[in-house]
Amino acid sequence: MKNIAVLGSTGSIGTQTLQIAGNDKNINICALAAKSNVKLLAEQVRKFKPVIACIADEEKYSELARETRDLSTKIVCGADGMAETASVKEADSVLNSVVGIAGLIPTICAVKAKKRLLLANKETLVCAGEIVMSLARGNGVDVIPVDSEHSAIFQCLNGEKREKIKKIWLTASGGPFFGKTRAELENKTKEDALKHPNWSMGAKITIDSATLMNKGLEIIEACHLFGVDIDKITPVIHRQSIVHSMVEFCDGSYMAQLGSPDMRLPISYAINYPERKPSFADELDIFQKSCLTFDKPDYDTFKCLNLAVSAYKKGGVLPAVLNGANEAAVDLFLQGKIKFLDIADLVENALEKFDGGGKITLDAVLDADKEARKIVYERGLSLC
Ligand SMILES: NC(=O)C1=CN([C@@H]2O[C@H](COP(=O)(O)OP(=O)(O)OC[C@H]3O[C@@H](n4cnc5c(N)ncnc54)[C@H](OP(=O)(O)O)[C@@H]3O)[C@@H](O)[C@H]2O)C=CC1
Ligand SMILES: CC(=O)[C@@H](O)[C@H](O)COP(=O)(O)O
Ligand SMILES: [Mn+2]
Repeated sequence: MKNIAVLGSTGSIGTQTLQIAGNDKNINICALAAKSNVKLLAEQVRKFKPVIACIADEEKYSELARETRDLSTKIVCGADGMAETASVKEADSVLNSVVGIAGLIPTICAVKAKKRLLLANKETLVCAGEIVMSLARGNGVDVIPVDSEHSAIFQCLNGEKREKIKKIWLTASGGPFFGKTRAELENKTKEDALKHPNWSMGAKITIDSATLMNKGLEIIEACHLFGVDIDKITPVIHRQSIVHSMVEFCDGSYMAQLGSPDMRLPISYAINYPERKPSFADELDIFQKSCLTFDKPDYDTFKCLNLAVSAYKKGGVLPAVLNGANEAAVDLFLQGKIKFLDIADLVENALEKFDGGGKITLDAVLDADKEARKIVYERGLSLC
């Protein structure tokens, strides 16, 4: 039996995880957590009967408690509740699919409690990759990626030696605005940006795909997960999202993992690793995919890519600043308060206010995140 805690259970990854769990008698969902979607969380509690469920928004606690009062699930809330849920003794694994830096402390709690970490929340590694990975090593915890590209790389590296990697080719769909000029992006709306060509995902990551910040975050995520130098990671636009990433080795071999663009595949792989089981993902019909294309990204138009690489190279709290500024800018864009191109400009402006280098502590990361958001909200609101 696999005993899994799902954090972010009401989101895109969380609901797909529960779909897999609902079809597998050998998976026991022992904990659930969400931010404020009481209706769906209550339904999930009723169906999966976890020992604990957390609603992060404290104001929603009594509503969730009322909705589930006939059940034996312990209902908790707030930051302490998230910590308790992430470290619940019944869980062997924690699947973290919270969006944003809100996933960081729950990740740390899960690792300290020695849970196997099934990680979708890439922002955890972007902001505090060194802290989290060294804590995982110290606690003997495996970190299994859920992000599709990183799951692909993880599968390609199975049994291989890190020092034999020549290059990691990180595939990117290019998002809804592939091939567009800056002038054409000027008036793109949130509705335009939310139309991802291949994947159905939460709003924040979908906007990140449109700006290519998602690929910037994923480059940093890959550095931490695989201990590879950033100069060995090259993003490549692959419009079909069938090749989920490739590893090129020193002998000239390329290993790639292919599949339909369906997150149930990497989620199932992470849950069942090192086994493989049917994932209920859409089947890939290779005869329907006669053409797989690979293009260079347009770094001038989509400047978030270089902002992310430069923040990582300068180090210290800069990746946390990049992430916090981006979360705030995406929030403003989704509220209709700034334009699409303002997202990258606001992130760039916030990064200019901080120095890189220095020792990374959790407090420094959290402070930098807070400060970066403040800068972006102040400047962003002055634009509207
Ligand atoms: N969706 C995808 O296909 C992929 C996603 N990822 C990564 O996975 C993560 C989740 O993405 P996705 O599922 O799309 O996001 P969604 O927005 O669909 O879901 C986010 C989940 O996190 C919960 N949440 C948000 N804020 C908090 C908080 N402060 N405390 C506790 N829970 C919180 C939400 O609860 P509520 O519903 O109550 O707001 C919801 O359950 C992101 O880091 C993303 O980058 C990676 C690869 C693919
Ligand atoms: C499904 C997944 O892993 C996402 O991170 C996806 O890759 C986003 O698409 P882009 O390649 O457009 O960023
Ligand atoms: Mn991805």
